[in-house]
Amino acid sequence: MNNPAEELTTIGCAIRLDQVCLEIEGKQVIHQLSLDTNVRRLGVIGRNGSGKSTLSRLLSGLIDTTSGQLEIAGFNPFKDRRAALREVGLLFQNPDHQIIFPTVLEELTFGLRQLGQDKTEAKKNVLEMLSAFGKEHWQDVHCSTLSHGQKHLVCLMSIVAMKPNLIILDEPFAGLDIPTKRQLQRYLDTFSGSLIHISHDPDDLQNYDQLLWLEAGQVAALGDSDEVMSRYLAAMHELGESDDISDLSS
Ligand SMILES: Nc1ncnc2c1ncn2[C@@H]1O[C@H](COP(=O)(O)OP(=O)(O)OP(=O)(O)O)[C@@H](O)[C@H]1O
Repeated sequence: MNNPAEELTTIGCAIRLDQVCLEIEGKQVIHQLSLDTNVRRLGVIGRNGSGKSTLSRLLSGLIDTTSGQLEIAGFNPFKDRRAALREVGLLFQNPDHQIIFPTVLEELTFGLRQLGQDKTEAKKNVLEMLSAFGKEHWQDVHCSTLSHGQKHLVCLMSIVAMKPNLIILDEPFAGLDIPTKRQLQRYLDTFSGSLIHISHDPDDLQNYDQLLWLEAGQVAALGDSDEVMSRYLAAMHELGESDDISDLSS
């Protein structure tokens, strides 16, 4: 039996999906999606509604497939919740869907307590994390008083504090100002684990090992970053010349 942590840190994140389907309220959101990839930096691109956020929820084990097989580093994240909690961190697109505690300290402490750290150890680690981002003064701040971008940063810090081997980022820079974005980008560049990064901004995914292009819940392309990005941008610019956006309502 493979040790999931070892497999993730040494050779990147092994992701295997075989004929995965997901139906929500009678609609096929993910359709016979098959993938086999194992890289440390995977970018995910695709149009609005193509299934990127849904895929991130499947990969982090928040939802189950309707059919098909899904494995991350040898385990199924929906069935093995303990492994998923330890190994995979998901940054939601909307921080209001992620934050559940009143203060920043409580929010960051929760994940560490879930991992089994006692109160003192968890608090020490949270304060170190806040200090690493120059936000020590945030510990008693009420999350509801923070701006959208500041909440996003709280969510990212709470994931990073848990030291997962894989972080899935769903539009992590949305709403962040330039210095904060650069700070996060620098941190992510040095992150030794694997990243799956969903973004609409090509600049965010420069130097990524591979890109996955999703289209209507299926793989449109998976491969070399530069090659997939240039095909994607050409297709999107061509579509952008058309005034017909009726497919967005599908
Ligand atoms: N809970 C839900 N109930 C009904 N439909 C859903 C639900 N979640 C997702 N969908 C549908 O699944 C499709 C894919 O949505 P998803 O959020 O994964 O797209 P996305 O690629 O992340 O889009 P965006 O780039 O706009 O964030 C959309 O058509 C969406 O309406």
